[in-house]
Amino acid sequence: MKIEGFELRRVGLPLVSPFRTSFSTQTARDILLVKAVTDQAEGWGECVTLGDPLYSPEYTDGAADIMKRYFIQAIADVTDATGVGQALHKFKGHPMAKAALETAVLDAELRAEGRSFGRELGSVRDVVPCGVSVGIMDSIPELLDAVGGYIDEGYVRIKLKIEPGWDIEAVRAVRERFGDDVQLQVDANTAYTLRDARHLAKLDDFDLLLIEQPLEEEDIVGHADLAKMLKTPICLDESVTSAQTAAAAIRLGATSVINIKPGRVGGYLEARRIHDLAVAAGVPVWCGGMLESGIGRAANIALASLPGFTLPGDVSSSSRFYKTDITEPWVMEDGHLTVPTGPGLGVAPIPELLEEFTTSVEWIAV
Ligand SMILES: CC(=O)N[C@@H](Cc1ccc2ccccc2c1)C(=O)O
Ligand SMILES: [Mg+2]
Repeated sequence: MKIEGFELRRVGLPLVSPFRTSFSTQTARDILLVKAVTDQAEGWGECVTLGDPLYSPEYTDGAADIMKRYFIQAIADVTDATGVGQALHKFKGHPMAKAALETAVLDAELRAEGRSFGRELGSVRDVVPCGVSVGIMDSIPELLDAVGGYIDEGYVRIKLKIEPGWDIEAVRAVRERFGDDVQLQVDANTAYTLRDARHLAKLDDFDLLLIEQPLEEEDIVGHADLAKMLKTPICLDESVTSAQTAAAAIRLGATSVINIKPGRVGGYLEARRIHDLAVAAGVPVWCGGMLESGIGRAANIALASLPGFTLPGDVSSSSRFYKTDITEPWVMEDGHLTVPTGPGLGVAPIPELLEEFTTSVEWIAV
């Protein structure tokens, strides 16, 4: 397979409702889509950076810049996805930009060979259970309405965003309203410090599946200390940027569950390596979400069907975040989404919708 060039496309999708976390409130998603054009097929990748470096150090304009300035020329002569990882390894950081390029090349490679993402990654399931991430709200009644709606839709796991001032009361209200059987977890997006340990220990009363990333990304040792003070399992997200940091966090007792996000770790091949080492260590994993369009969502659903993904992921219907998706919408059925089986990602953008939401297109020939 010979790469002819990459199309970098910005797509603006409004969110159906504001999504508030401890680090920002988002009302729209500015997506960088990458299309790899090769002599045998075209492939798609979605860069999951936010517009601003608030979740992680990367941001969308920076990702587009480093692709144009360094990465695309560095992978001009690669012939498959593993070649992308090797060619980009010398560049420090920027996992989300690297992941988007690797995914686009992998999609082209698999479409050319007629193999699906699921088959390539090691899928063992035809459907995956859907969890949903619920933002911080202006009031408890508003939160309970939102959670009730998602439970009625059939989501099998509820995740509540928390921050200091919006944590114990919110969780207690959901438990009191919806009972003890709802699978419930929280995500702090690094909003606490070890000084909050006694406060966070109050969450142990609510039988949560996990508490996600309570402390700052760099504080692996702090998470290991905190794990000794809480009953609730700690799950890392922002801290796990590679298989190496995943192995270190497990070894140090900093995490007993891992949220795997392919963009955050540099791609789906690294995501599979983390899955494999977590399974070997007896650590359950689940697939995180970055409000992907139907393109990134397709790849995440395939990843979530690997055997070690034993907890429901942030793998929701397209309608959780978007009124209109740029692919056929992903629609949950009986709390599950069907793993795509077509070549590559198994989906492609719908041209008319892609045009409607495109804000810029650039062609970079190699
Ligand atoms: C589904 C979920 O909670 N995702 C991330 C946080 C997050 C929050 C807000 C976002 C806004 C735009 C793009 C990505 C975003 C990711 C998380 O697990 O920590
Ligand atoms: Mg998270």
